[in-house]
Amino acid sequence: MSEPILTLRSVATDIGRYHILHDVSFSVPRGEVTMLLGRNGAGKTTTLRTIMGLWRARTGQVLFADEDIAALPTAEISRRGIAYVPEDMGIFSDLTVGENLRLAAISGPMDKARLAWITAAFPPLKTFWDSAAGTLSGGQKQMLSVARAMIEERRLYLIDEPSKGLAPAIVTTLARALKDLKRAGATILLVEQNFALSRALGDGAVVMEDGRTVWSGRMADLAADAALQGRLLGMEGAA
Ligand SMILES: Nc1ncnc2c1ncn2[C@@H]1O[C@H](COP(=O)(O)OP(=O)(O)OP(=O)(O)O)[C@@H](O)[C@H]1O
Repeated sequence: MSEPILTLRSVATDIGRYHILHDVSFSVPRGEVTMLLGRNGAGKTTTLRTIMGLWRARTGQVLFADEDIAALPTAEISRRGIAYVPEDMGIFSDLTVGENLRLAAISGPMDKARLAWITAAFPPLKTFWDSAAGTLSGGQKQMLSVARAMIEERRLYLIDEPSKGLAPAIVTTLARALKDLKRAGATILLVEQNFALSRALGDGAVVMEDGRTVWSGRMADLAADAALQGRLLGMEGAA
């Protein structure tokens, strides 16, 4: 396992007057895909939003490449090289597919080779290049949202449940693109409820329960241990 690019240490986050994250500690090694798992409401989305500075950690540290980013504005955190694909996809419905991608390339014009790689991974984006993003199907919007994060090389990609509500064929396309991104050496922290997809993509895994990290280890070990999955994720016979 390589050295971590991101480390959370005893992070606690409140939303309004609710204590949502109580004690979140884990690391994301460089060049690996780390799965962030846990039952509904465990605090996975809140953890990603805390890393991005969209919610503020009340206590604890968020170390990115050895710098504590917990108090930085979101724009600064993004400039450090972290891409975020939120669960609600964060695309601009009134803009075309092409405009959505162009806007996501914050450091200048889109790199042609990278764009060709992305449209090969997600062919519908090429087909609907000039269409308003709001007219795309749910699966195509999800592809656009992941493509926006991939348009420039980032040091870390945070991706929240990309397969949610998608038909199996679209999940397969998405899985292929994420595998491509992984093969290119990307570091990814991925929230995913689809265990087959988690098993296929994950190197490491972190499990949350009730605002706490309760287990972390290798994804292969979790995938091979049905009893552990049952205990941590409430899954039965999933090995
Ligand atoms: N804006 C908010 N105001 C109040 N409570 C919130 C808010 N957002 C999230 N919560 C609560 O925080 C807890 C953690 O939510 P979070 O979305 O982080 O969980 P999750 O593990 O991502 O779950 P899911 O898989 O259902 O998205 C839940 O109890 C949720 O109801």
